[in-house]
Amino acid sequence: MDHPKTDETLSFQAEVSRLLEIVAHSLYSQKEVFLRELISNASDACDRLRYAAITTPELLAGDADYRITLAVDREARTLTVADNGIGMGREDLVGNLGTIARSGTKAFLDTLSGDAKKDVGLIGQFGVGFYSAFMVSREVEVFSRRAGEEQGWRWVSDGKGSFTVSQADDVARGTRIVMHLSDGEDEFLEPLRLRQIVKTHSDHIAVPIVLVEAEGKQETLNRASALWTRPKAEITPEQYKEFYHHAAHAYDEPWLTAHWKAEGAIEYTSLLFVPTSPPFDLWEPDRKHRVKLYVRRVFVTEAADGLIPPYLRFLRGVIDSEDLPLNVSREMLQSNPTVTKIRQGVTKKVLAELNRKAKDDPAAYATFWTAFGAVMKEGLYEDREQRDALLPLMRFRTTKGDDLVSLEEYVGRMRPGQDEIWYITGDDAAALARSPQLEGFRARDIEVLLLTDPVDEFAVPSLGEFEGKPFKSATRGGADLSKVEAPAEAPKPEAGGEGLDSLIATLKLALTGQVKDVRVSQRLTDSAVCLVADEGDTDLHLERLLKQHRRVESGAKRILEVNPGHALIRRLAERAGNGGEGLEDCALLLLDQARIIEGEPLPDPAAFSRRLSDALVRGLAA
Ligand SMILES: Nc1ncnc2c1ncn2[C@@H]1O[C@H](COP(=O)(O)OP(=O)(O)OP(=O)(O)O)[C@@H](O)[C@H]1O
Repeated sequence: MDHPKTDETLSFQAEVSRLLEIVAHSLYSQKEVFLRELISNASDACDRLRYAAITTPELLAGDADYRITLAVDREARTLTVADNGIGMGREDLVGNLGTIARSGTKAFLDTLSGDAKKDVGLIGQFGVGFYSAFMVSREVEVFSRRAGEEQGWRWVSDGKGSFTVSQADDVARGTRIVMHLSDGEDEFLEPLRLRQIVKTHSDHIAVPIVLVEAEGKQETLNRASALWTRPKAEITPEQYKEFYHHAAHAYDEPWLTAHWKAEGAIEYTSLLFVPTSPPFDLWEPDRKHRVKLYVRRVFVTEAADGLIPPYLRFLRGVIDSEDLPLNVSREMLQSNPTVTKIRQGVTKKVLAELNRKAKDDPAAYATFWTAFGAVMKEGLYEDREQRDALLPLMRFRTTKGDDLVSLEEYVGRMRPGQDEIWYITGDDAAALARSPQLEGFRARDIEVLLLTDPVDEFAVPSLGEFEGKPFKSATRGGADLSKVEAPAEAPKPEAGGEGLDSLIATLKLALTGQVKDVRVSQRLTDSAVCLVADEGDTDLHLERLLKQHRRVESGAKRILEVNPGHALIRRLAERAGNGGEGLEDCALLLLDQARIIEGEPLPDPAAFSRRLSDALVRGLAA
């Protein structure tokens, strides 16, 4: 019997109300997924109790026979999904079924366009967990009692802004969800239909899903064994996919499925997936993975520290260990030697699988790389042990076309005389490809890697070399391109005209304190000037990044390179040779011009503008 005095009606969190409005008006063609979601939650609840009971067996109160039951009442037009898992107390009900905890659901709300038709389509891609019950129900009642507690609770809502929680008697341990179906949803009262939905979406669930029919007849609808323990040959791609959806709370296709059993000194089974699209939490600062750890079929924890290296945090799925003690505390996992061995084994295997896929299907690998390459690169400096396995997996945009290029390909087509792997870093590949610093490389047909992920700044220099070829930044001084054979049609580098030495000396003097040096450039063919970093100094783009994050206040002084073949430099050299009157302003203009091309702010834009106007006036008067 209910206790009316404890009734409390509470409002849904604003986001939940918004979500429910979309869910209720959804004409989503696959409404049946609500059952998958409720069964998935029920299975998680059984998993959680199984783990809690290892240290606190009293929680079971003698009932360790986990199951999920489905029951229909045709007269009342209700469908009930019940489990004897961990259950929820009053606070859990209010917290879990009144707010949105899932990052996936939050992301769903952020993606909404406001166009009802499109938004409803998105539900299928995201899944909305418990709230999907309102796709088919005019009212949902949840009866729940937490394992180890006496008091049961009833939560009820029509999904329109508020819900009511009250005490309830005679509630069995676990959770019972009673859906009062909306008009037109009678198909979900049909055993045949329920059987088919469970087979399609929930066959992989390890707990028995039992359909209780009116006459008390009971029928288990699923195989009820953990999917990863079954032989691979017996598992269909559909079952793998459904399992991925359940384990990852993701709704895209798995891009890669890797299922294997490791035997020997350490025994474990892994069923791991690489998603097709990046998970929402991929760039969260905690860099946590979401792989679930089981010990001999008992779920222990998600995201165990040390189980998966952070640069593979996009992996989803389960690892089931035969060796860890069942009562291993979650806190102790990180330093556990078995966990370390599993991590090493899993990393090796996953990298090998990726390598195989990269070879077998380069186009598919390119989509993977676009989604997760930036994460994988973190491994280059975090996991030195795997460096040799990681390097062949790297892909880069380059100045030669739109295809992603491996280091092997790059080295294979290096120009005669070229010893270095050249790269340039920045925010945007197209803008980088137009950088003046690359003009000389283009003229000599030297390929340059265009690195646009922030991680590149740290990852690539840490590589040192690949196949004996050192990595070198194209925006640093000392780029000696003269030893690289130029194609026949390439313009010959201009010998400095008369007065070039005087010009360099004049520029150095005029720019004292503003640049580290002024040099004749080998890399410019079209532009008059550019800035480069000195050999040991921070690269230009990295310094800008560090400044943005206030990690450095003022940077190292740059080197100004001048193009001796450019008409402007030739004229200035002539003038320098003839005494060099009035070259000071020109020197400052050249430096500001180089800063502008580089995307660097001008220290004194007003002075720049004045000098430019003066130069134009003089030019027009001439
Ligand atoms: N049958 C159940 N038994 C116990 N707790 C449940 C049950 N169903 C839902 N819950 C609780 O309600 C929360 C919200 O459920 P919902 O389906 O909205 O999200 P979810 O699928 O659990 O997402 P996530 O697991 O990512 O937190 C769950 O995390 C769980 O704590």
